[in-house]
Amino acid sequence: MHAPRQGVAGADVVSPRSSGRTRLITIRGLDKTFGGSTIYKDFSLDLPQGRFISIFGPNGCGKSTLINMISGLAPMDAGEVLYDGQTIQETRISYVFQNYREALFPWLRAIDNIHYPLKVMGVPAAERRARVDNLLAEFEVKIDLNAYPYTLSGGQQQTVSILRALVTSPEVLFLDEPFSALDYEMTLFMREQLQKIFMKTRTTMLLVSHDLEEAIQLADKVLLLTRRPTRVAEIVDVDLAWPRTAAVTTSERFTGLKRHCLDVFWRQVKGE
Ligand SMILES: Nc1ncnc2c1ncn2[C@@H]1O[C@H](COP(=O)(O)OP(=O)(O)OP(=O)(O)O)[C@@H](O)[C@H]1O
Repeated sequence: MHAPRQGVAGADVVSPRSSGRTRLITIRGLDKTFGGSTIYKDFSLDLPQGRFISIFGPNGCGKSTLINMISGLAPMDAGEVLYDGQTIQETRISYVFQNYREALFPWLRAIDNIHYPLKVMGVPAAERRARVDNLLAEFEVKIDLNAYPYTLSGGQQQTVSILRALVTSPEVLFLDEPFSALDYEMTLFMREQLQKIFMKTRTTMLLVSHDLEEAIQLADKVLLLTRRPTRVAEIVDVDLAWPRTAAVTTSERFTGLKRHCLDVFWRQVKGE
């Protein structure tokens, strides 16, 4: 039996795909405690697949912990996460970390970093080359991929990390503040790149962001979390056209969405 549903607003806002079947990530009865402090208690939620979902909430509410648990990086104390009914082990996922400097292998050239996951999966060299070539052609990468990561700029390194994450054609891509260590110009550029990737692949994206504008700009839905013990405060539908250009992010609708999310956020921070 599943744990009682709580904060399952996502369940009624997802729209069925053309197959007639809604693809979902289902999180049920999730518990997590760190050293006596409860982060999640009986947390349940449905998230639609094939959508871009941003996660935003008060500091320390457990945004990273949530994606770490549902991606299988961190253990949960209790609960179940299924991807269209499949376990995480049966699902192809990838993860992009904030600290690209620590995430890329410094002894491997950029191109070998991108090949690496396929190598681990045992994909034969010729097929590996073909898959990487296709990926690079698709995204018109303009980086010297024969360079070692430390010779590349921060944005270039994070682009390599994202390409490495995409090379396995993941069904779900987790991104934990992927651009927060980049300068503003590079951040804007990377948001554009990520949108292009999403529009092309429609991979389910789960992004943790500290930046509300970014969270809204990139998302179909913004998952707003409460203070601890953490629940869903609200799931906000971002009904803006793709791509989210400067015209879109300066529109009245965008400002209205931002104001609404901020209201919910401040109510949580102030404990109202
Ligand atoms: N491995 C761990 N051991 C002990 N406590 C932890 C661990 N990981 C996270 N925590 C604590 O759990 C809480 C939630 O952490 P988490 O990083 O998930 O929050 P967050 O919402 O992503 O935080 P931030 O807004 O600061 O990025 C924090 O109080 C954090 O200190």
